[in-house]
Amino acid sequence: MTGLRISKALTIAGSDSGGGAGIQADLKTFQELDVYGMSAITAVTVQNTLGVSGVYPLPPEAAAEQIRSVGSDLGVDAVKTGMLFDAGIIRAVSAEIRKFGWERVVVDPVMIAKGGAELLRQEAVLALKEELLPLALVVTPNIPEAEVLAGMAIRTMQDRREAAKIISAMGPKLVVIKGGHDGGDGGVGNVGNAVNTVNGANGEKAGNDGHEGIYERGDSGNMEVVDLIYNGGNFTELSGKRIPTVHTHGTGCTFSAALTAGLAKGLPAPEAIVIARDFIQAAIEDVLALGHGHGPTNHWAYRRRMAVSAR
Ligand SMILES: Nc1ncnc2c1ncn2[C@@H]1O[C@H](COP(=O)(O)OP(=O)(O)OP(=O)(O)O)[C@@H](O)[C@H]1O
Ligand SMILES: Cc1ncc(CO)c(N)n1
Repeated sequence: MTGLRISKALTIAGSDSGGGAGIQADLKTFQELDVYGMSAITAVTVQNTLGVSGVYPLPPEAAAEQIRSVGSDLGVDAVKTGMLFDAGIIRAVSAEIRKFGWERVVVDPVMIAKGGAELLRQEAVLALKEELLPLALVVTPNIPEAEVLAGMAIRTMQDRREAAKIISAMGPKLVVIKGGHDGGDGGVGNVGNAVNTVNGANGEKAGNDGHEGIYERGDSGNMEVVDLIYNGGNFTELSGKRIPTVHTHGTGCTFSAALTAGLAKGLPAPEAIVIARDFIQAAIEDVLALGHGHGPTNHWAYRRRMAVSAR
C-alpha cells in the first residue's frame, strides 16, 4: 500500500450493539470498499435483530471532540451522519462540519428504527432541517423520513417527487428518497437494474412508465425497489429487484455508508450512488439470516461478487 493515497471517511452516528446498523455497519462498509473508516459516536444503543431496548446519548461535546480529534489529525475526505438523537448533538455536529469546511457530506436523517424506537427526538427535526441539511451534499431519507422532512404524506411517485423538491429547497445538492418502504407499485415495470431519467420541473417521465400508482407501505407484492434522486433540476430513478426478505436491518446505514465511501474516493455523487445501490443489493441478496428478527445485511457480499467477476 506504500505510496498509495488512502481515502478516509468519518461516520458520525449511533452504535448498534447488534452490528448491522449504525457505526458498525458504516465501518464495515467503508472497509469493504477500501476506505479507511473513522467514527464519532453520538449515542450507544442496546440493540439486536429483535429491536432497540436502550438508548444512551452522549453529551454533544463528546461528539464534537471526537470529530475535532480525527479531523485535525487524520483528515477526512468524506463524512456521513446517521443517528444524532437530539438537537444539541445536531448543533454540535453541524458546527464542526462547518468549521472544517467539509463538503462531501452525506446526511442520512435517521429517525425511527425498524421496530419503532425513536432514534431522533421529534423536537430535533427543526435543527436537522435548519442546521444540518444546508451542509449536505446528499441527503438520503427513506419514505417516512421524507414525509417528516417535507411535511406531507407520500403515497405516489409523484408525491415523492414533490417531497424531494421541498427537501431540496432546504439546501442539499442531491436528495435521494429511498424506496425500501414503498411496497405498492404493484410490481409493474423493470425487474433487474435500470436507470430511468425524468426531466424537468414538471416531472414528465422520459423512460418507461412502470413506477406510477398508489402504494401502501409494507405490501410485499411489489417486485421492484426504486430510489428517487433529485439534483435540483432533474429526477433519476434507480430501480432494482426487490428481495423478499425480513433481513433488512441497517439497509439505510449501509447504503449511505457505501455512498460516502465513493465520495471519499473522489467519485462524483451520481456515480457513488449507483455503486451504493449495487452494494446494498448484494448485501440484501446474499442473506446471512442471523438472529431471531430483522437480521443484518451481508457486508462482504459485494466484495466477494467483485472478486468472482474479476476472475
Ligand atoms: N427488499 C429490498 N430489496 C432490494 N433493495 C432494498 C430492499 N429494501 C431496501 N432496499 C434498498 O436499500 C436501501 C435502503 O433503503 P430503505 O428504504 O430500506 O432505507 P432505511 O429505511 O433508511 O433503512 P434502515 O432504517 O433499515 O437502515 C435503498 O437503496 C433501497 O432501495
Ligand atoms: C444506531 C442505529 N442507527 C441507525 C439505525 C437505523 O437502521 C439503527 N437501527 N440503529
